[in-house]
Amino acid sequence: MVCHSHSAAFAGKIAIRAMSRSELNTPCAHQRAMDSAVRRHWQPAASLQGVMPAGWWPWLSSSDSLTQRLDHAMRMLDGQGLRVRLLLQDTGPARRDEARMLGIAPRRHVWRREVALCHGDEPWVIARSLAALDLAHGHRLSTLGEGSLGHWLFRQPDLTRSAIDVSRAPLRLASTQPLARTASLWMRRSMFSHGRFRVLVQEGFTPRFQHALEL
Ligand SMILES: C=C(O[C@@H]1C=C(C(=O)O)C=C[C@H]1O)C(=O)O
Repeated sequence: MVCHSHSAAFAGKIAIRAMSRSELNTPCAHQRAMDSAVRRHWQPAASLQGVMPAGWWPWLSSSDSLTQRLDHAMRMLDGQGLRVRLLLQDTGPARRDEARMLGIAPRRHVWRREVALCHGDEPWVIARSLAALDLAHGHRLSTLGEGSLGHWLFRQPDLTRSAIDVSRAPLRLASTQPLARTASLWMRRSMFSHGRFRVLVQEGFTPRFQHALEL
């Protein structure tokens, strides 16, 4: 494994626990400590520039449409575009951190949508999006099916997007479909607003994605 030291860029941004002498002597101990510090917490993407591997940076920090970026990268590989696989679309409980982001009580039921963004059969990104029920129904999002939520969102002229947070924790999906068990290496979250409608979009980038783009 190649080990780069990012200690200068990292300093002051994330608290690293004190490392013992034996840990410091193992190869890449510093890198591992940084990785685990990033893993435990959501971090603003902007604070991780120069810390995360360079190839990942545009994918995790860009605020334009991920659907479009992925579709473009897939077509460059073999001419085959992105396919949205719908894994779940229902109403169900939001998790505690999700409810906080949406400004609703914990465990309140919300509109939930989970998808895999695939190249052929290979999931590059898995995603879980949530919106408060009263507002979601007004927008008839249940008719989206295997159309892209991003495609719909980025057509809204008043669309705004919050800052993007990044974490190394894997994105957990509620769907019981086999594709929903796909592991993810990095995830990010951000809130889109269009009028009073707000949707929390969380995206997990998979080992397939890393392999295909040689990141
Ligand atoms: C938010 C976007 O939409 C993408 C499309 C999704 C869907 O169809 O459910 C989910 C997550 C996103 O990656 C985007 O393109 O940026």
